[in-house]
Amino acid sequence: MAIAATISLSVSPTTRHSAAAAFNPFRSSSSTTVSVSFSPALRITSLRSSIPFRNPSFRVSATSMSIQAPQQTSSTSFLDRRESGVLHFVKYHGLGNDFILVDNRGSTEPRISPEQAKKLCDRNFGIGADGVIFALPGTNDTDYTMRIFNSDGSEPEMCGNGVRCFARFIAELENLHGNHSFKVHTGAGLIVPEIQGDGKVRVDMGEPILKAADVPTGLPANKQEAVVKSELDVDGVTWNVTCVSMGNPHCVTFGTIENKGLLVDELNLAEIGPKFEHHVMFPARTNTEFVQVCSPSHLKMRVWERGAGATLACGTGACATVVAAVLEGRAGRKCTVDLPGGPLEIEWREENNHIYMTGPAEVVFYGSVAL
Ligand SMILES: N[C@@H](CCC[C@H](N)C(=O)O)C(=O)O
Repeated sequence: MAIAATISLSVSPTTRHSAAAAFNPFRSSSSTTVSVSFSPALRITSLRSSIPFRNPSFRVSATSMSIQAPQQTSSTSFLDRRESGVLHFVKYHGLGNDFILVDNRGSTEPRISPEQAKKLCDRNFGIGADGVIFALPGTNDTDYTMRIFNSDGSEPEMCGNGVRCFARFIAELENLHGNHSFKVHTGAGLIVPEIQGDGKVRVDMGEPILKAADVPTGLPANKQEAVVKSELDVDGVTWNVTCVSMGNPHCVTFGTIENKGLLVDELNLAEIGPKFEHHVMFPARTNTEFVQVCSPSHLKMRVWERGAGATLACGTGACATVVAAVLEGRAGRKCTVDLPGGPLEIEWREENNHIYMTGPAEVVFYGSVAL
């Protein structure tokens, strides 16, 4: 059960602005209140730090904040609200890879533009997220369509952590409890997430794409049609890379030609990541996974995501990593992949060539923005 609270805020010098005004990244508003719902995991006291009052024209006195007339509501009734000009959302995360989830079942076009998504994802001037995910009507015999905008406004084909959050979001919208699976249409084709009894989500991520031109990469294929442990020059340093698409492109590296193995905690991701992302050999840009082998069933990885930068986890990246580790003979088909935000269980099944990913998806908070 979530708690809804109406709050009013005093601001100086003398004007009274609303939380909605401060919270609206698109335009100002003259209304005086905003409703905020909190997941059970968050306490009311976290309110002060959860609203991004960074606009220097607002001087918010935290001590003047008061909570009025708290009332009980359910997350379902919160999400059912349909005021025009207001976007209700739920923020979710999968191992710290965080997303703004939007109920878009009423339309086949996303309710906000890529530019608006970019603003909402801003961690200082917006809600803060790695992407915005839309739950749209299904197509081609599927239950739903998932679309996503990265935090830079670009649209990727797929998102592994996102599709786990998507499944939990759908269960919440449809008031479903217990085990459920959904057929989800994505830019990577059919993806099937299944909510398990323990609340984790196991996803049939389909088959990896290895053909160089389809990843896509300009690196020449060296193992049938695939690019496996090939040399890639990045700013004068030669890295060994394996290229895998999970619908979206990934470049997986276990290190340079010189080193014996990466120590991923020592990498300067912010410096090296963008050089891979925009490398001329990746015409659609790329996500890059830097991987340390702890054992044949335990990998540790850090990721630089296309369109989002360093994130705490990447589901498609963890899948691509296991595929690359198998192709390079470094690991078996069933691995735990440790990411900065926590572990994912990945299996690349020999019988059907499908990859299965299991991990958590959690609500962070509920909120509304004026559009
Ligand atoms: N974090 C995601 C991947 C999101 C898309 C990616 N940034 C891209 O542009 O391909 C995941 O969990 O898979």
